[in-house]
Amino acid sequence: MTSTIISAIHARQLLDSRGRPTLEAEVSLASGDSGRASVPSGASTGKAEAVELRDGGHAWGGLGVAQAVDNVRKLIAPSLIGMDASDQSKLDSMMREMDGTPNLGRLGGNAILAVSLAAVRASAAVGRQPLYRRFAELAGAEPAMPLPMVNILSGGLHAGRGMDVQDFLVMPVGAGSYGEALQWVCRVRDAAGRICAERGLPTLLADEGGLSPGFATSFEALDLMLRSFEAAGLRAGEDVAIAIDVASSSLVDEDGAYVFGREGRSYSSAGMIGLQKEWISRYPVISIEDGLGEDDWDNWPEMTRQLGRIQLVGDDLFATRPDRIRRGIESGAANAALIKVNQNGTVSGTLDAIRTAREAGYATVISARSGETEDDYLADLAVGTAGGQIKVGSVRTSERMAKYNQLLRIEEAGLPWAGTSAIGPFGR
Ligand SMILES: O=C(O)[C@@H](CO)OP(=O)(O)O
Ligand SMILES: [Mg+2]
Repeated sequence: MTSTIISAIHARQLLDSRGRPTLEAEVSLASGDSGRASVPSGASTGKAEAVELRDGGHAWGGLGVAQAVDNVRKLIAPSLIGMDASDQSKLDSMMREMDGTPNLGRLGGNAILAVSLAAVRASAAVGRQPLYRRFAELAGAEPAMPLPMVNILSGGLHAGRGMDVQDFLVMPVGAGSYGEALQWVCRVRDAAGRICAERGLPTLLADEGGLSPGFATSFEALDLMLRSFEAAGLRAGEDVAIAIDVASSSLVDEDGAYVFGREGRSYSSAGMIGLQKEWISRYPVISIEDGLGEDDWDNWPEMTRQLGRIQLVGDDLFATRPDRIRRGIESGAANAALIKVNQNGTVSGTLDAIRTAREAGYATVISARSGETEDDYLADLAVGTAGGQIKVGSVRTSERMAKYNQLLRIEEAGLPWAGTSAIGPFGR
């Protein structure tokens, strides 16, 4: 029997960084090797994402994943046992077919993804390959170290709506290596914490380990970012620049207005574009994610025309779905795609989304979720797909550090550094 034949699949419920249930799967092979992976979970989720199957009821406040675990054990495992784990696209399409719904709502995107990822690990193990090499093989890419985009200040659904905008992030664009980039980011994060403490602002951690100073306006947050760069001894716009995730789908009311509750005002789509124009003209902002909502297809092309000299990333807009990315490319919406494996539901589908974006010249940002586990596959995925950029959250909590530290280990292999070329021609 071929050594890569699947001999067993196991699943269990364990907990993510918010203390909520999530799913882990283990795929064992005839060779005796196995692979294990657990899946993350979002808070500011898009409507077009793969379905995260939750149990409802009383246990775990309705958030249990016992049904998804059962689906792996009783439905997915019997069908996949005997199949070749090295044929990733066959495994993934088999699970999609078994599910039979467009958003994987029957078996659960969480159940399917856990198995899909565990199969990649198992195949890497049998080939004695580092995981990033296996991802590179699947993606047909040359591995490269990604440029991190790191959360410093949090708002929105990650910080009890303490600020209207969800993330203010640092991009160490002038760094010469991943190691240097990470060091600069840590200095900025330290400086931001010190400045908050000095000003009597809260220094407790938000969901992704960022600070949530609770500013009423985005400009106060941007000022704090600049102060932190300076206090860290780094040059704004040259060494480090600012990225923003507006997560604006979570601000939209029933009439399509963007409600900034802390600021006490609403913006039309044109108003949102105007606000972002002001950010870009006054601060070294080089990337804005979800500057408009996931349903605002009519206004994304206009925003892209006006602001497309910087990176405009579609997260909820694209939901890591090749069909939605294609719609964006055809209509001129955004110039980069956020890539989250659990929005898509399978590894093959995620690679397809990356390929679709790249072929059209869209940049990609490989991203974690606000609910994560200590699993570090995301680091290998970003390197293996030469994803260019990686967004994992802040440098404070171990579920995030697991990824940053895995990248430090991988860096020892001497791979090329994506640096600013990852941001694309529209860059700075
Ligand atoms: O909006 C995002 O990009 C992500 C990660 O920061 O958040 P969530 O996982 O809550 O969707
Ligand atoms: Mg986002």
